[in-house]
Amino acid sequence: MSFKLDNLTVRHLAGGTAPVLHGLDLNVEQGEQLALIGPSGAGKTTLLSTLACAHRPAAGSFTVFGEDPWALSHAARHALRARLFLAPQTPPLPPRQRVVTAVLAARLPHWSVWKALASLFRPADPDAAHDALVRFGLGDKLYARVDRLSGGERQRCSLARLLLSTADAFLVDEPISALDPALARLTLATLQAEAAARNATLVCSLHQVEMARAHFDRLVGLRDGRIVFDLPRARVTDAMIAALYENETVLPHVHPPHEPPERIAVGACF
Ligand SMILES: Nc1ncnc2c1ncn2[C@@H]1O[C@H](COP(=O)(O)OP(=O)(O)OP(=O)(O)O)[C@@H](O)[C@H]1O
Repeated sequence: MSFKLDNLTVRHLAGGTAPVLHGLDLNVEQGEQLALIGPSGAGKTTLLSTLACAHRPAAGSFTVFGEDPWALSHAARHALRARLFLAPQTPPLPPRQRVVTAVLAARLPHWSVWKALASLFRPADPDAAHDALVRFGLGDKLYARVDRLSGGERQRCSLARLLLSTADAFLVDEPISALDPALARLTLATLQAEAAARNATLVCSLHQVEMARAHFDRLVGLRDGRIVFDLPRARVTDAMIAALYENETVLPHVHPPHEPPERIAVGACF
């Protein structure tokens, strides 16, 4: 079992704030692949970072690979986190770094300090970085600077790190949000093939519901911090999807009569 959540509640700030995730029950077996879907603000990112042991739950029980990460020593929790790869939607890549260095950073936990330092000047295994980039359609970017990549290229550069990691679970937040349809399919196919090849668990949040339905056997629908359904895709109906996203369309903003539109426009810039 990769993840087991029983009646889990998560808040963003300790103390008085309202829970972001309420009483979640979720079991994810090792090697399972599932898509997390739901409207903006539903709690998908919070759930992924909770699974990655980046958020300490406020209540309920939570185990990762059979262990409660928050009952472990700091060192043991650190070791457990090394088995989890969290790919955030906006990857925090050092801007002036070369792509090759950014991708090889996935190997840092396994290198001595000297090897890591030397790799900054002469990349230790550029072929491995290149192979990983090729699988995400970025083979020509090996020596590009990270801050000269497009948003979608940065996202895939971060995912290429995943291929060089030794993680047993991939927690991936909206990996295709900045990609065209062909690259989106390639990216999901690469993630899923890698997870299957090493029997890693894949939990992937997606805004593209049709992609989630096409690519994942299990769909978890989240809304207002609660699991609305957790079903094999064949049992997820259009009506369930419509209910999940109901009332989520953006309403046109109506200016209050006493406030001139110009003032609102200026404020909106900041
Ligand atoms: N750092 C934070 N501090 C306080 N509240 C937060 C923080 N991050 C997110 N939230 C709140 O938690 C709720 C869930 O946010 P989360 O980012 O997990 O949702 P999401 O489903 O991933 O949304 P999206 O699809 O827009 O990325 C939202 O109400 C959000 O405002």
